[in-house]
Amino acid sequence: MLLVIDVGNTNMVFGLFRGERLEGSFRLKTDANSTSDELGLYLCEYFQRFGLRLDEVEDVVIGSVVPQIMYTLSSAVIKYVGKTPLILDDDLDPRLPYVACASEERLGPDRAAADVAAMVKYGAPLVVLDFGTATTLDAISPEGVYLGGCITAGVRVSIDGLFQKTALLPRIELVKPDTVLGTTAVGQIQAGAVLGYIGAMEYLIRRAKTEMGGKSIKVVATGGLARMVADNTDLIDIVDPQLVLDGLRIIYEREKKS
Ligand SMILES: Nc1ncnc2c1ncn2[C@@H]1O[C@H](COP(=O)(O)OP(=O)(O)OP(=O)(O)O)[C@@H](O)[C@H]1O
Ligand SMILES: CC(C)(CO)[C@@H](O)C(=O)NCCC(=O)O
Ligand SMILES: [K+]
Repeated sequence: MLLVIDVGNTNMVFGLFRGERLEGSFRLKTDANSTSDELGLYLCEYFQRFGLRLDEVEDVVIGSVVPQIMYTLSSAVIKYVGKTPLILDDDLDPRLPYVACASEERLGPDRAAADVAAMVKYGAPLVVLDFGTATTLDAISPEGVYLGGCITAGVRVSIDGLFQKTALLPRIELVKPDTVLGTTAVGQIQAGAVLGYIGAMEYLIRRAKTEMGGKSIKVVATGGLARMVADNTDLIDIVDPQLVLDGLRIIYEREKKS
């Protein structure tokens, strides 16, 4: 079995693969104050509960966008799984070629993993969206080259920002209202945040496709709000909740074969 861990800014997702099959997954808060024993014990409990054995784990792959938790998480994996984790970008190369550009900066490993998985599972050219703490959009050429993309705040982040910076506005649930014209503060924020977000996504997808120039570009979305956005627009073709986990697995398998 392969254990992959997608460390996001809000949550860590642990995924267990037997071959290509995702046998199970669970989420823990990304909390830099956790101890390695806390993380390790959650891991043990999960395995026990689902009748899985930690000694069946052959390797552990981590893709992280939160450097502050890596020492603790790696220590937990070493102590409780008995394996030294392979870290995406340090030990494993996502092998995602870039369009020629001046910057040496590279994509966050979560995005690289999602992009690689989307190419393998659905074929380029692609637009890949990830609706996590941040929302990201990536464009992949027909040849599988990363062309560029954009980053914006996730809906939760922007709503929480609004709540924190205003005296009278309430913190709201993310529910999609039927109309833009709300009659309560809650309804109006939902209209602005949720419908506005869907509109923004449609604009970004359309423009990305135009800038890419080609035809038959598939649009794949992952992350917490992918379903909700996809249900309210025709511009998203595929929703795949396990894109990042699959990407971590695929990158690991490629490296192992070579
Ligand atoms: N059914 C839902 N209704 C409302 N909000 C949701 C729902 N499901 C997920 N979300 C929100 O969507 C956002 C993205 O979720 P997702 O699980 O992809 O990312 P995350 O784990 O929070 O972020 P990261 O991967 O950056 O840590 C979160 O802020 C979450 O609160
Ligand atoms: C953009 C986020 C926060 C999305 O999770 C993450 O991928 C990240 O921190 N990336 C670093 C820079 C980049 O992806 O371009
Ligand atoms: K994520």
